[in-house]
Amino acid sequence: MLQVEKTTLPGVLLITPRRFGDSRGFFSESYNRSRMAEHGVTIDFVQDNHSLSVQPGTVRGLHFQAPPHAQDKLVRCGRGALFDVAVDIRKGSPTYGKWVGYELSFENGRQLLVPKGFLHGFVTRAPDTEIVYKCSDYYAPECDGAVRFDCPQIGIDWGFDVDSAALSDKDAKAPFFKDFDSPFVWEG
Ligand SMILES: Cc1cn([C@H]2C[C@H](O)[C@@H](COP(=O)(O)OP(=O)(O)O[C@H]3O[C@H](C)C(=O)[C@H](O)[C@H]3O)O2)c(=O)[nH]c1=O
Repeated sequence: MLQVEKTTLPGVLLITPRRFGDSRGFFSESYNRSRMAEHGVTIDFVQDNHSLSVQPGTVRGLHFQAPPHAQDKLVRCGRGALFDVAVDIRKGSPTYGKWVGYELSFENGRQLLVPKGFLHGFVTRAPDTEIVYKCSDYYAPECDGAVRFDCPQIGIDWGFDVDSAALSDKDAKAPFFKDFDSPFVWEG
């Protein structure tokens, strides 16, 4: 019912729920707490987010919420396609500053679990792309933080011309990683 794959960043998981196809289309349990618990994921999500990005090449991120309102996120693509990225920003982590990225799309039905202590961001790869994601804490703008998506210090291969990115003012003004003091500490 659920395929769960580890990534090179411990804690970041690639999750693919089973789809039951028939002549009408398909059915899938996009989230099942008990099934996730069978794979060791026992996060209580409290808020669902949904955004639409009309232009391909729209970038949202790299974002985080700082403690005490840090968020785990379970991300999926409801329509279109996107390249979803997580970056480890836990000071002292063996994978500090390292990133992973995966294409999430309506077609592949894949989801990415992005734990607390990681930046999250994506670039859309199709028009009218919708992202839907569960968060383990509520929105806390006073804890909101961001890092430039195209930091050379992180070196994410976004797979497109980053100079053409559609960005919010907030994301355009975000600090580079070298100027960033992470509020997260690796707990081993
Ligand atoms: C995140 C959030 C935003 N808002 C309001 C605040 C703004 O007036 C408006 C747009 O917010 P923002 O420009 O921060 O939205 P995104 O650029 O899509 O940010 C999100 O995208 C990246 C990829 C993430 O992982 C985060 O969830 C989040 O930072 O929605 C809310 O009311 N509640 C919320 O939880």
